[in-house]
Amino acid sequence: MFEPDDLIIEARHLTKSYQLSRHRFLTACDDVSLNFYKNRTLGIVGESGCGKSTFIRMAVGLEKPTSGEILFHGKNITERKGEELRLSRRNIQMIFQDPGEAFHPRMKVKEIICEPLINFNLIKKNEIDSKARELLEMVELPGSFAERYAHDMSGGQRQRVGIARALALEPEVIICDEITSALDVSVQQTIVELLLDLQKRKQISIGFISHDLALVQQFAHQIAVMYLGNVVEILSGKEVGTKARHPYTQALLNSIFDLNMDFSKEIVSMESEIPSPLNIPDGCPFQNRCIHCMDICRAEKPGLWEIEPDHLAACHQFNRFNYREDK
Ligand SMILES: Nc1ncnc2c1ncn2[C@@H]1O[C@H](COP(=O)(O)OP(=O)(O)OP(=O)(O)O)[C@@H](O)[C@H]1O
Repeated sequence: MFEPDDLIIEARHLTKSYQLSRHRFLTACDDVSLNFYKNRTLGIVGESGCGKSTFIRMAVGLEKPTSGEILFHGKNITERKGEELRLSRRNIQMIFQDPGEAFHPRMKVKEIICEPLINFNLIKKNEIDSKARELLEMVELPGSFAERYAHDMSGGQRQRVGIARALALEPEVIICDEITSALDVSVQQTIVELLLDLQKRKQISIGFISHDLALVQQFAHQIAVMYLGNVVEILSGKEVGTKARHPYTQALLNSIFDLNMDFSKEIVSMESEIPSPLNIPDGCPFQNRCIHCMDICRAEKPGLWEIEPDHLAACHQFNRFNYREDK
């Protein structure tokens, strides 16, 4: 399902530590390796503060990693800057929670949508109207919305404008950072359907960051679950409901009620608070909330073990399986 030829971005062992004071460091992202493939969706889920945005900011070049590297079509672009960074950004576009906040209130929708093309000198003034209409129709909005202002539109319509703007440069990858969190459930579904349709037509790679595992598991080809800066499980979106093994993923699933879930499995819940990222314990980061915690969990941090093909989990319960050095 994930062909090496379709690999677009390879993020290898990305770590980001922020120095807060002379002796205090906060590790927002710890040795995270994830890939983005053509025509595939990678969902990144986890609670607020687990490092999802930090990882993405590094992967798209908005932030330098403390260590690790990023390959784009096999080329190391970790140290890109200046014109090289600008050009690589053309291929990776981001959409945020409320793009309306980022839109200039005095700009018409057509100017908002075509701004990236203007910035890259890819459009003439007299082409703006027709290009804006074409892009609006692509995201299933009437072409006449080109003359509107973003504040005259609903949240779902503004999000469609955000998608049209992100697609204007025909990027290979789009990153959606909590883009449905502020929308009603019914509108969320229509935005997801639009994205999936655009993916099918344009073969784009989608990175979908969300705290909502119930939503992401419906369409992501692969899901990475993050906890306190670490990826604790990677598996196919389709199989999350039946095959998730990490106690944290299981606890997240516990809050989802879905007819496809396997209810014969033990239900796990999280009793204690998430530790401060400034005070991550030695050993497994999930130990103080885990009902299966063993002595080894307090002493050694588990690696991401492959527990079956295309399914990895960072949990000592599974360390009898082969440990993959490269993950
Ligand atoms: N520039 C920064 N300086 C210091 N700490 C930071 C900085 N950016 C992020 N952090 C910290 O890094 C951790 C991870 O933050 P991040 O925003 O990546 O998490 P997240 O999973 O995206 O959360 P959310 O869903 O709330 O955005 C948090 O503890 C956050 O406070």
